[in-house]
Amino acid sequence: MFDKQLMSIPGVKKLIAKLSCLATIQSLVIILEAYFLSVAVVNTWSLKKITALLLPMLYFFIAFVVRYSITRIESQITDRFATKATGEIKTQLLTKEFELGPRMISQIGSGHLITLALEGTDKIENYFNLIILKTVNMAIIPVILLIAIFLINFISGITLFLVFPIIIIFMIILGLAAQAKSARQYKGFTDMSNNFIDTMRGLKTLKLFGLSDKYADNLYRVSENYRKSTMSVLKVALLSTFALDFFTTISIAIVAVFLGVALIDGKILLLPALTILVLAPDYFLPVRDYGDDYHATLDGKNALTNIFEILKIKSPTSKIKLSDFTGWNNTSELKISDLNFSYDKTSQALQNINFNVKGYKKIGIVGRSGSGKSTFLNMLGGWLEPSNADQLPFDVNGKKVDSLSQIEWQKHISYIPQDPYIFAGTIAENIAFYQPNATKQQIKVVAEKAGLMDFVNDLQAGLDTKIGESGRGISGGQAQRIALARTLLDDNREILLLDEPTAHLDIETEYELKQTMLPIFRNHLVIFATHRLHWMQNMDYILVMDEGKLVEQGTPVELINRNGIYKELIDEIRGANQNA
Ligand SMILES: Nc1ncnc2c1ncn2[C@@H]1O[C@H](COP(=O)(O)OP(=O)(O)OP(=O)(O)O)[C@@H](O)[C@H]1O
Repeated sequence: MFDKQLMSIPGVKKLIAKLSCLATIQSLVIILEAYFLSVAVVNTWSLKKITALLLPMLYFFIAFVVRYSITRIESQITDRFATKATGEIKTQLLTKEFELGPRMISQIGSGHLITLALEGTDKIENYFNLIILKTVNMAIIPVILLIAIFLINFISGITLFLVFPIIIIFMIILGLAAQAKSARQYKGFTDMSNNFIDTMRGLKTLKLFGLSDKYADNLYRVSENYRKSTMSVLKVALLSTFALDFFTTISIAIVAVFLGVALIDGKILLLPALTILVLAPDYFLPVRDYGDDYHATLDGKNALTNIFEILKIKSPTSKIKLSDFTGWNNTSELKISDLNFSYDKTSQALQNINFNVKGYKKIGIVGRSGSGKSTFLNMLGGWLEPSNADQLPFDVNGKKVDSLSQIEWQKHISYIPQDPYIFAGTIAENIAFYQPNATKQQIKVVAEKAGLMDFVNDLQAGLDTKIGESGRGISGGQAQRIALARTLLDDNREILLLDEPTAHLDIETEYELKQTMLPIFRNHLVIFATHRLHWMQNMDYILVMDEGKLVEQGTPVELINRNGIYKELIDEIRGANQNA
């Protein structure tokens, strides 16, 4: 029943050792508490002097305080562990997402990933908080109490001992049923978040084609599935709580009957009988506690399993490390020689790419749809490995490497896609997504640079305005500005990769955004893939791609004068504009 994946979390063994010591002390304190309470009751029953009552009551009170202090210490230690471990898992997940890159993220589902990183980690924290402590208590406290009960009265010990496995078997059966239902519920949740995000993203298009009603039905169906699976998990949870309560109450009643009969027959004295009766509910308490919270933690367990599955996906790697690379500056140089890449055996997405760049240059990538622009950007971001890695196609500052899939390179990269992801939260939280420890002042400075403050100043709650799902809607241009602010928050990201960041924007918004972006480009190496060719006037150098090949490269003027494919692309766009 104990989740084995928990054991792989750093620090968990130490936590279990600490909690086991505390649970042992707690068990002894529970025994003392029951004993002194019974002594006080027996003394009262025997009409002894009030002084004979005071001392046992004082000891009982001390035991009571120690017991609840231990409970407090236990939850503090567990809480600290849960916060730390969840923070580490979240960092690992974000690092993994960056290593895997945009291509894998869209395969896994960005909605699913964001839900995991935000809500999933909250659920995991709750899971860590409850399950480890409760499992340790369940494994230790009943055993020690049972030994004490056996020593006091053998028959009571046997009765309680026999009931325990029955409860555990019931818990396992109901737990397995709940787990299967909870896995279905979690899948429903994932489907719902991915569906919701995809529908929201495509809402404009769906409206244009009159398909929004059909998709509304689709969303309704997915949400209904989620509701139904949640209800069936709740049913099992209620059934299991009922079963636990029923069995434990019956067992305590049986023990009480045995003790009563033994008392009448004079086979046991009142003090031991009462001590056992007081101990019996505490004997069952850890297992009831575990059972009560088990269902509440199942979604945390599912989220953890999901995150571990993602963490297990192999990231692209490099054999030769750029250990001396400390960031891109005005003298840095990247040389690419005969770079090849294919997604599958049938076609080559990149073929013999040769290209050099030095310093803070602005490089435009143009080409028809499917020509390989995004693939090339993914390669530069280190999210793909070259097919000919053994030929060391990259040379960074004079060091030849097999691939750019390495942290030393990637931590200097910012990537802005067509649709930056905006999640439900404040504007400030959205900006600080990759830098959760950023101060309000830092966020404000980057928001200013990204041109967000005009919009933010008009909002009553300013940067604390909620956006995304169930918050205020924002425009495509504002979403891009938030993405820009995100990249600016980390000074070390001097390489900007942009994949058609303005593709969805109207011309006016694109123009305004351009005025903000161009100054930001100054101290960066910028690689900008786009179909909007007016950006090329602001680029230092242009790469023209066609069917995976780099067919032309040069300055904008050189390419215009060459009368080649670049000129053809410009003429096509002019023609299209005139015909429109
Ligand atoms: N994940 C993938 N698996 C298989 N083939 C892929 C994958 N992604 C892209 N391709 C193929 O690789 C080629 C280059 O695609 P890429 O997305 O790089 O082009 P692009 O120039 O960015 O296109 P667009 O301008 O439409 O975004 C295309 O033939 C495409 O079908």
